Amino acid sequence: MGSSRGVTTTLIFSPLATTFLVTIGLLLCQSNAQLTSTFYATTCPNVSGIVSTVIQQALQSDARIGASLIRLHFHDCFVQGCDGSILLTDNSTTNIQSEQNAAPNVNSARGFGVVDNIKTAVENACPGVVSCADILALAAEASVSLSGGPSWSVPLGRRDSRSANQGGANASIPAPFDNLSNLTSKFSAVGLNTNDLVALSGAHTFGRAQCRTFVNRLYNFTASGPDPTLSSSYVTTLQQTCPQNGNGAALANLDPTTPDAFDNNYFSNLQGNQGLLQSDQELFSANGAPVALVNAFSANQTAFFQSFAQSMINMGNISPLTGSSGEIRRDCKIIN
Ligand code: HEM
Ligand SMILES: [Ca+2]
Ligand SMILES: [Ca+2]
Repeated sequence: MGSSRGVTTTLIFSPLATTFLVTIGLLLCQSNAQLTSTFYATTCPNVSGIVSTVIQQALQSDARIGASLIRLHFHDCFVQGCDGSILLTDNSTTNIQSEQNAAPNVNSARGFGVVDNIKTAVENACPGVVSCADILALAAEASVSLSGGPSWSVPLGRRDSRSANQGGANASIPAPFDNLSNLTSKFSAVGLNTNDLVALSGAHTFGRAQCRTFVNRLYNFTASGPDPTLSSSYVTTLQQTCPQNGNGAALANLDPTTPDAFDNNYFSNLQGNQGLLQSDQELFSANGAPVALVNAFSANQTAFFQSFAQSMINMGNISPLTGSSGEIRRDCKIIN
C-alpha cells in the first residue's frame, strides 16, 4: 500500500521508464509498419509530383483517365489488399492468372498504360524504390484533386504482391446489380463501414459505365417496365444510348450533370432518381443508414470531400504488405 519509498522510486524512474516504453513502442510500430505519408521523403521526395505530372499529360487526350485510375486502386485494394495485384498480367511461367481477366475487370478496367508511364517516370527519378501499389494510391489522389476534388496526403510504404487472385476479384468486388445488403457486406468484409460505402460511391461523380452494367434497368426490369427507382425522363435518355439488344459496350456518363468534374452532384443525382447503376440508386432508394448520408453529402460538398478523403485513406489501408513482405516490382505487370 503506497509507502513513501515506493512513490519516490516511481517518480525517479518514471522518465526513464517512459523513454524505454516509447522506444519499444516505436520499434514495435516499425516492425508492425503503419503506412506513413513521409515514407519516400528521403528516397523519392518528388514522387507525388511525378505521378501528378504524368496524369496531367494523360488527361490532355483522355478526360476519363482520372476516373479509370482511381477505380484501379479500388479494385486493387478489395482483392488481397492494396498490393498492386491487379496490375499483374496473365503469365504461365510465373503462374499468374490475372485479376484483369476477372469478370469485374475484363473489358472494363483501364488505365494500365498510364500506370506503366508513371512507373517509368518514377523509376527514372528513383530506381527500385517506389512500389506499384503506392503508385496506384498516389494516382488515385492526383486524379481526384486534378478533377476539382479534395487533396489529401497519401499514406505510403505499401509493397507489391508476388501473386494475383482472380477468384478473389470475382468474389469480392461489388457488382452493379448488388443490393444494399450485398454492398454493405462486401465493404464490411474488407473493414469498411457504411460511411465509407456512401462516401466512396461518390467517386461515381466522374467516369463512364457501359450499357451492359445498367441496361437491365431500362426495359423489362419489372413486369411493368423500367426500374421504378429510375427517373422516367432519365430512362428515356438512357434508352437512346442503350437500345434493347444494342451494343453493351456503349458508354454513358456515371454523372449526367458534371461528367468529368469531381463534385457532390452524384448525391443530388440520387435524390433525383438519377443514379445510373442499381448499386448507386440503392443508397438512396433502399431503406437504411445511407439515405441520411446521401442527404448530408448532397447538402454540403465540404462534408463530402472530408469524408471522401478519410475513406480513401481507410480503403488504402486494407492489408498492405510492408517491411520485408512482398517486393518493389521493377515492372508493374510482372513479378521480379
Ligand atoms: C459501391 C460499389 C461499386 C460498384 C458496384 C461499382 C461498379 C462500377 C461499375 C459497374 C462501373 C462501370 C464499369 C464499366 O462499365 O466498364 C464503375 C465505374 C467506375 N467506378 Fe465504381 N463501383 C463501386 C464503387 C466504386 C468505388 C469505391 C470507387 C472509387 C473510390 C469507384 C470508382 C469508379 C469510377 C471512377 C468509375 C468510372 C471508371 C472509368 O470511367 O473508367 N467505384 N463502377
Ligand atoms: Ca490487391
Ligand atoms: Ca461530377
